[in-house]
Amino acid sequence: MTGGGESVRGAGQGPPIVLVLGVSGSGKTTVGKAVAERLGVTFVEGDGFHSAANVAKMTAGHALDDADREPWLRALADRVRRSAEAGEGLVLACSALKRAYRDELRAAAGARLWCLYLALDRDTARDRVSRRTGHFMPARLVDSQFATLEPLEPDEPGLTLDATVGLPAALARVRAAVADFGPSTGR
Ligand SMILES: Nc1ncnc2c1ncn2[C@@H]1O[C@H](COP(=O)(O)OP(=O)(O)O)[C@@H](O)[C@H]1O
Ligand SMILES: O=C(O)[C@H](O)[C@@H](O)[C@H](O)[C@H](O)COP(=O)(O)O
Repeated sequence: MTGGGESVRGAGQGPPIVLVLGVSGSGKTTVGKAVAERLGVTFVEGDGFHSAANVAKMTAGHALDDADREPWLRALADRVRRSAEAGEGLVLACSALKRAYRDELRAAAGARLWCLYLALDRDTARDRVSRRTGHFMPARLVDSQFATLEPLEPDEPGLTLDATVGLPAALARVRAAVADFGPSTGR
């Protein structure tokens, strides 16, 4: 797959700050948790940083706009900055659909942000979201996610991964990218 093409090592010194991004249903939570475990770093679920108003809006079937996302991204940037300043690793699952959103998180992480973009087709995303239980996101918002999506660009350090490959293959691809990491992450 295409992507930033740099290994995690290329993202800078210290444990990685990994942003797992993509549309709803792409597997950010599923893959992100496994990657965090593999790296031995904290997993943070971006959905947990949405305001009650944002969650209510999405639950009611209305897509968020830039203004809705602004305080959410600021809170996530603060969280990322805290880990970067402490020299800690982190895996953040966050849709980060637009380049500008990723730029904000990247600025907070310094050189250490590495993006794992889970690329998924619309039908599979819709199917996964409609089958998922215990989550506020309705499947009818999947189209708006694709309308907003700006895929990972070549100058963004990271990897674009086919989100349908399954967890073992996904982890193998990430493992290849993080293979050169130091002892604290090299399990
Ligand atoms: N590689 C995969 N193959 C099949 N189903 C998957 C895969 N990754 C995730 N899923 C399922 O798709 C749904 C959405 O996954 P989730 O991790 O919640 O995505 P996101 O956090 O991006 O919305 C969940 O029900 C999950 O079990
Ligand atoms: O910016 C947004 O529009 C939301 O953050 C959205 O992208 C996100 O996908 C939902 O919060 C659902 O959460 P999941 O992506 O975990 O399904």
